Amino acid sequence: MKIIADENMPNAKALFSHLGDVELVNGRTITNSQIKNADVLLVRSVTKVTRELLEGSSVRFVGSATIGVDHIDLDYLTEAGIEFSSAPGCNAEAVADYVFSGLSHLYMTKKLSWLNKKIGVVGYGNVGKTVYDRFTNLGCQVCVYDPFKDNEAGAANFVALDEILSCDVISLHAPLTTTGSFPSKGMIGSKELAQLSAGTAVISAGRGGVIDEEALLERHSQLNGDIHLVIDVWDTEPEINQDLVSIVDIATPHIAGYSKQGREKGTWMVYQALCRHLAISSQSVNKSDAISSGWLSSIDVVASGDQEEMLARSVQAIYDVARDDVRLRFKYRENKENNVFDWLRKHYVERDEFNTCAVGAINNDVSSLVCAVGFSKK
Ligand SMILES: NC(=O)c1ccc[n+]([C@@H]2O[C@H](COP(=O)([O-])OP(=O)(O)OC[C@H]3O[C@@H](n4cnc5c(N)ncnc54)[C@H](O)[C@@H]3O)[C@@H](O)[C@H]2O)c1
Ligand SMILES: O=C(O)[C@H](O)[C@H](O)COP(=O)(O)O
Repeated sequence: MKIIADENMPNAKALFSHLGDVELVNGRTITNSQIKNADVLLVRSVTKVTRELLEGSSVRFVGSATIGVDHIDLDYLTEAGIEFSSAPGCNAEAVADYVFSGLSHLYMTKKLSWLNKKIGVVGYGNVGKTVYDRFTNLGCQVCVYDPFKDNEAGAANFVALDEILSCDVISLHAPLTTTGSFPSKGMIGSKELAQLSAGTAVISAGRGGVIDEEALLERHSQLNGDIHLVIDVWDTEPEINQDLVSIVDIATPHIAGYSKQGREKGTWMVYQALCRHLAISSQSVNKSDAISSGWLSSIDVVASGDQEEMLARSVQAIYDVARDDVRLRFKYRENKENNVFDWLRKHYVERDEFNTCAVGAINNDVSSLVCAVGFSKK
């Protein structure tokens, strides 16, 4: 069996080699002729899996080690009888970590307070719910907009989009969709951005295209820059709007989900799905061997005082999002690589999830707060 896999899929050779010959390729540039004789295609979000790519090939299974599926023509796969599996939720914890690292950065650099403010989450899927639950456990006033879930009465504080736009912090986690009753493409456009007050913080770690970037630049100018922006996903990836980069607090190259464990979980979930498809036992590899533990197994928080600073210091011990922003700006300035965006992603200095680290604390209140942000209990 021939398996073609994106070279950026961690552990692909180790996990899949006992099932067939694994060839690693550049996911951004995969062509129809490269996969013609393949039985299995394993991708990440940068490969457009379309009729054009697959027609005439012998591929019977496509796996995407990602949460998002907007790069996959699901209708074509169904029509062609090709089985598909993604990795729902694999990096939800990683994205939630990114959100809290973004807020920690805003607090430590601008004293932007968020803990006692109104928080709005867009999208209540694996990521949105994880983010929502962390804010709730931190005692924040949080609401969520998800037009496909708001009949889950009692599950969360569902509100209309207008109410989200009045929040102090807005965290976007909708998938990119262009059809259906609530397409998300451009859903945060000039009309919506006009409703944001000065001082709002917006975190965009879902998909580029959900926010209208030109409208965002205009609103930033109308507010004289008094809006705080943490942007991970971009409308025209792998090219990105440098005007937008120049005004945001944090600009990262679509790496919110790039925790070491999140990426490994993605491969692991696709591996299990392929084993099911082939009716082969996945027992030859243990999950604990496929998913790494972290560098810091525990930390002790011995000071409290300012709760937001205490949270920020704990968060930044594991992941300070500013490192990825600095690296992005440096690489674009240096401009030595052909494709800076993909280079940054390929050479990502991986990070661990907060949950790989247990927290000890001077008292239960401190311990509860740090665990609420995603750490494990000691
Ligand atoms: N930046 C990153 O590295 C990164 C990592 C993981 C996921 N993502 C993106 O985040 C998205 C969400 O991830 P998830 O795991 O929660 O997906 P999910 O499929 O579990 O949930 C998506 C949720 O969004 C809701 N939704 C759909 N259209 C909406 C709209 N117009 N307005 C509000 N809500 C809407 C759905 O009802 C669903 O509840 C993914 O589709 C992916 O594109 C980005
Ligand atoms: O949808 C996802 O899971 C994320 O956006 C994913 O982390 C993107 O990473 P990529 O597949 O582009 O490497």
